[in-house]
Amino acid sequence: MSIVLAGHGLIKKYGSTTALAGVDVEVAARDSLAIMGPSGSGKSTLLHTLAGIIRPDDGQVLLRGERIDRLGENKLSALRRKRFGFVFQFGQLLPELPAEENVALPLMLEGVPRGQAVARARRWFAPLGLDGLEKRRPGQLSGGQAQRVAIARALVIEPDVVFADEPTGALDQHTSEEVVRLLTSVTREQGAALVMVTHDADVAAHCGRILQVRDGRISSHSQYTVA
Ligand SMILES: Nc1ncnc2c1ncn2[C@@H]1O[C@H](COP(=O)(O)OP(=O)(O)OP(=O)(O)O)[C@@H](O)[C@H]1O
Repeated sequence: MSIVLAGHGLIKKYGSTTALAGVDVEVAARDSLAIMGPSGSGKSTLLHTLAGIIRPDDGQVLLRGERIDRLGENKLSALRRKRFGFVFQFGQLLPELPAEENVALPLMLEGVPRGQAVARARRWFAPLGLDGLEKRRPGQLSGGQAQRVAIARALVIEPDVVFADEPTGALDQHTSEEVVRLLTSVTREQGAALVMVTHDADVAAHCGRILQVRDGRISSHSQYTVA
């Protein structure tokens, strides 16, 4: 099992609040990890620290064995654009762009010419059940369709890791189920690891493993067999 992403001894404090109190976590390629826990327990801080958005006060974050938490800001943001995909609670699609251009954006930011980027973006529509919606603007999509476009946008660069922060938080139960099923399966097929924060146990159950975080520490770590 090759570890893609690891956090060792992660500590993060905000004044007198300890958001992470020494967390160790490892994720392998094609592995999916759900981070659960009460409000304020440190879930988002952990996800953002692993994703190189927040720098830990102590500990290390390693991507394929290379330390990333001490990279300069330019290198770190380039690494995030090239190696990580992100899915947020509210898709955060650009409302004025058609779905296919929203998906193509991360490629264009990397300098891929627009025509090529859109052609590559379109390949993700069928696997995500979005055939025929390429030209729709986000306002013309349902919540579940918009999240599937956001998943395509996260995967288009063929990242090492997809980070998802409450990706189904704004969806009803049926749509959540559909979106998380696609998120976990398409991410695995692409060969990436998935790290997801969720409050929803049904959503977490689609992941290979579940971490419970409490007061900035891992309180339990379970292994699930994905159905
Ligand atoms: N930028 C910040 N400044 C000060 N305190 C912060 C900051 N970010 C987080 N915290 C604190 O750190 C702790 C962990 O916050 P975090 O957002 O990681 O929790 P969470 O488990 O994701 O919560 P929720 O489920 O409510 O989103 C909380 O006590 C929070 O108030």
